[in-house]
Amino acid sequence: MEIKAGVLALQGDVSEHLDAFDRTLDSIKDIDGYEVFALKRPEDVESCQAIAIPGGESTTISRLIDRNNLREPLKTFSGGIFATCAGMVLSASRIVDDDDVKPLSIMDIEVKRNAFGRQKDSFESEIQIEGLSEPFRAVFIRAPVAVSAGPGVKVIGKIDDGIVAAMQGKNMALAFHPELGDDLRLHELFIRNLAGHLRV
Ligand SMILES: NC(=O)CC[C@H](N)C(=O)O
Repeated sequence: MEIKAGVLALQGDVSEHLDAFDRTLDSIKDIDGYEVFALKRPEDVESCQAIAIPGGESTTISRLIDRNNLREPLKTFSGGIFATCAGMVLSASRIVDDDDVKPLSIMDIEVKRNAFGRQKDSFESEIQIEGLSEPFRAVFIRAPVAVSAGPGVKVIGKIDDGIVAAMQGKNMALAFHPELGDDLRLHELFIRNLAGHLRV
């Protein structure tokens, strides 16, 4: 199987995502070939199997999605979306504390944008993730949480009552930044889950 992965390259930590996908796909031996590229054009969306929506500023990314005519292609994308932090905000079906960001309704989750408040702007936490045998050291930067999830969503990680990691079909949404650092187990989980869907 060949995987083409695009990183939505409008704003945010695009290069870190390109690098993390590159390293992940390189390390999975049962993938025959792969390509990772910076995605900006609507016509490139359906050429991918996977698309990362990076962390950054969700208000800005939301605006740039419209300016680049990417809203419809992303909403109807048939592959898997890997959404982190601002990407998780954009992947939601509803944002509870902000009207400026127009979410894409890729995941059946309701998201609170800046859920941890000013005094906890950035922090790291060891999180137990369903599907990983050891805890994941997660970096949170002005992070969102999902406050509710529909029945089709598998919640795989929480902090207190807040959902910080979830999967739905081929998609994965994470409130933190797995692309920073060397631990690529969540990227691998995303790709293996996607490959499972693509094989059937
Ligand atoms: N690190 C991030 O991606 C922060 C996301 C930011 N709180 C937003 O909603 O845009």
